[in-house]
Amino acid sequence: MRIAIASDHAAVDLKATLRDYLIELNHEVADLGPETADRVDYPDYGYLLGSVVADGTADYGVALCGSGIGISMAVNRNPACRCALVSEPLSAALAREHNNANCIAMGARLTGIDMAKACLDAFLSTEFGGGRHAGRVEKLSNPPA
Ligand SMILES: O=C(CO)[C@H](O)[C@H](O)[C@H](O)COP(=O)(O)O
Repeated sequence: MRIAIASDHAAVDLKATLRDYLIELNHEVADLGPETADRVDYPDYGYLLGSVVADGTADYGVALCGSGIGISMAVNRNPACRCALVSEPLSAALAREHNNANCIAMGARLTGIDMAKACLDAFLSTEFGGGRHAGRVEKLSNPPA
């Protein structure tokens, strides 16, 4: 799969670890930055990640910041993105099965490397369930005015 990954300064190390892990798993990975731990603003990287998922350049996005909260909010500002903030694998799987999430967010200051990898594994190995979930996900693309 084509997977884009982005973070802020708080998650640059976790980003590098997960990027290398995804490459090991033979995914095509685009690292959108940042490259260093110099302080940056998570909205800039969340918006960038959202744009490459929305335009189809990436199948999935991985969004990381200190808590995962700020960058997940930024990604979800893009109406084409359904970004799930998770900290354990069951939520990661449910985000795919029930919500057809196309982005996963995690917090580097809260979630360890092994748990983050387990969340990624669950996310990437779970298909959208469709059925009763399809209409609900469709409604997410059509909020009331
Ligand atoms: O958005 C966040 C909080 O919801 C992230 O944890 C950020 O990484 C965090 O705010 C960055 O904080 P810092 O004190 O500037 O490193």
